Amino acid sequence: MHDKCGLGSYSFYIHHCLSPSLYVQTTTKYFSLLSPAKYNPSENIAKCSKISKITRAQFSSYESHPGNFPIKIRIMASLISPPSLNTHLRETRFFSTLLLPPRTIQFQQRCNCKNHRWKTVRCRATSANASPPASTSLAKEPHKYFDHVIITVRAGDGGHGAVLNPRVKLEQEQANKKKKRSSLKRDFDGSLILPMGGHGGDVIIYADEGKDTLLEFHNKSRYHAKRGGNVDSMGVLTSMLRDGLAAPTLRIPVPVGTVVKSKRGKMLADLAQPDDEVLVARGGQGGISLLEMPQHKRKKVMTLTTNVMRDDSDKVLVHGQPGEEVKLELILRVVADVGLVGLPNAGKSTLLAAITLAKPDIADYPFTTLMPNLGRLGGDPSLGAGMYSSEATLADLPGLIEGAHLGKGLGRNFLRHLRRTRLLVHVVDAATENPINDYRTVREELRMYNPEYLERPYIVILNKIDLPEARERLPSLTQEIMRIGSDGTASEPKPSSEVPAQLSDGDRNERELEDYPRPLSVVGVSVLKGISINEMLKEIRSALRKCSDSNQPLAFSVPP
Ligand SMILES: Nc1nc2c(ncn2[C@@H]2O[C@H](COP(=O)(O)OP(=O)(O)OP(=O)(O)O)[C@@H](O)[C@H]2O)c(=O)[nH]1
Repeated sequence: MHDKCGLGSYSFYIHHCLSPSLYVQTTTKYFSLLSPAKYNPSENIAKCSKISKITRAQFSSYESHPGNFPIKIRIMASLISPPSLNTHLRETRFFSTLLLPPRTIQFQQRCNCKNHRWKTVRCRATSANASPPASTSLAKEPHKYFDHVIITVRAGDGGHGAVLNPRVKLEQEQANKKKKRSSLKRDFDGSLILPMGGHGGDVIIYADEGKDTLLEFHNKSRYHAKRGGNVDSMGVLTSMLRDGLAAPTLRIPVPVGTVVKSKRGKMLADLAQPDDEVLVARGGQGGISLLEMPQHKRKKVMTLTTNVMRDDSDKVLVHGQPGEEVKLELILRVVADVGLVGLPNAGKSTLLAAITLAKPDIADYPFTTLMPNLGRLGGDPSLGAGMYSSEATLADLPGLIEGAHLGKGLGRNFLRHLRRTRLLVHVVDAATENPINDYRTVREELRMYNPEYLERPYIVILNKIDLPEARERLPSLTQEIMRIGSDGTASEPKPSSEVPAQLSDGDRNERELEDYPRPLSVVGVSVLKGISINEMLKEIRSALRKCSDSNQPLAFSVPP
C-alpha cells in the first residue's frame, strides 16, 4: 500500500474472484466520491455518476491472469469540460489533495447464497505508478520470467490550449496595422497564430546493450509518458503567449534481441541491433487556443481572424488529445552467433568461461545455468584482416534433458534462443556411462523443438578428456558420432530459408537423426584443464567462417 496517491490511476489487487456484475463501495470518504460505479466488462469501461467536483471516473484495463490472482482494476479520475483553463488548474490542485490518501477499498460482489445478497471483498490500493508487490516466485525462479513479459505503455496526453479574451488587443492591433506595425503573428490566411498546448510524450522502446533480461518489467509493467504543458495564460490575449511545453519522449530500454509484439500478436519490431528502436505509442496533440467573444462582437472580430469560439462545442478543440495506450508483449531472443547445447553438467559454462571473458556460474550439480549466459569470442589474429570473420558471440544455454520438450527439467523454452544462431556447439561429457546416448538425447530434443536446428552446421566437443575413462574412449566415440548423420549437407550447409521449401512437415517428422547432417568436426578437449583448447578454437572459428561463406543467416552483421 502506498500513502502517496494523487489524481491519476490506482491499482486494486483483489484476492478473490470477481463476478462481472461488480459494484464499487468504498470506505474512505475520499473514494466514496466515486461510488457507486458499475463495471461493465463488455465495454471495459464504467462511468460514475457526476458527484461533487469529480465529473468523470472510469474503470479501465481489466486484467485477469488465468489461474493467477490478483485481478487488477485500474480507476482513473479526471475532470471534463473545465469552464476555463484557470478554473481547471485550481480544481486539479484541489483534487490532488482531496484524494490523499486512499488506503483500503471494499468491493461488493454478488453472492450466490440466499442469506447474503452481497459479499464484501476487501482490497489494497496502490498507486498504478508504484511497483506492485514483488512476487516471490520472480526472485526464486527468474528463468521462468526473464525472456517474456506483457507491459502496458501510455503516451502522454496533449496539453490544453486556452480560451482567450482579446479585450482591447485586436482594436489596438487594427490601429497598429494602419501604422504598418503589428504585435500579433498571423497566418497566411489572416488568422491569428495562437499558442497550442504541448504535445504529449511519445513512448519508444529501444535496444540497450547494457540490459540482459526482461525481469525488471515483471516488477513494473506500466509506463506513462508525461503530458504536454498547458498554454500558460491568464485568459488574456497578449503577444507574449507561448506554446505549452512538449513533453519528453519516454524511452524504455530493453535487451538487444527483444521482439516487440502488440497484444494481438502483431509483430511491431525486432530490436536485434543495439540502439534499434520502435515508436509504440504516440503522444496526444496539444489543444488549440480560441478567442472568446460576446455574441454582438463576434461578427466584427471574425472579419479579423477565424480563431473565434462560436459555441460550447468548440471547447473540445481546446483540450489536448489523449495519448495512445497499448499493451505489448516483449519476447527476448538472445542474439548470439554460436549456441552451446548439451546435457546438464556437460561443461558448457566452463567452456564459455575458458574461451571468453564471461563469468557464468559453474558447479557440479545439474541446472547451475538457469538463464542464457553470453560471452564474446575474439577473432584469430593469425588471419590478418580476416580475423573479424571469426569473431562471435557465444550463448551458453541451460542444460536439456530427455523429455525437455514435455517440460521436464527446465523445459525447452530456452531453445527459442538458438533461433538467431548460425552455429551450434554440442558439448558432450565424454566421461559419462553412455556419451553417445547423451548426444542422441540432446539431438532428439532439438529435433522435437524445431527440426530446422538439426540442419544448422554444428561441431561436437567431447569434454572432460582429462579423466582416464574419457581419454580411453575418445577415438571410438569420435568415430561413432561421425557415423550418426548423412553426408554432404554438413560441410556445405544450406541457408535455413531454403530448407522448408524442400521438405514438408511430414517429411521432417519421419526423418531420423541419421538423415540430418553430420557434425563439421568432433574435438576432444578438457576445458577445465585446458587440454586441446586451441584446437577447439580453431574448429569453431573455421566453422564460423564456413557459415559466413555460405550466407547463413547472421545473428548480426560481423564488423568489416
Ligand atoms: N574433470 C573435468 N571436469 C569438468 C570439465 N569441464 C567442466 N567440468 C566440471 O563439470 C561440472 C559442470 O560444469 P558446468 O560448466 O557447470 O556444466 P554445464 O553444462 O554448464 O551445466 P548446467 O549449468 O547444469 O547446464 C563442474 O563441476 C565443472 O568443474 C573438464 O574438462 N574436466
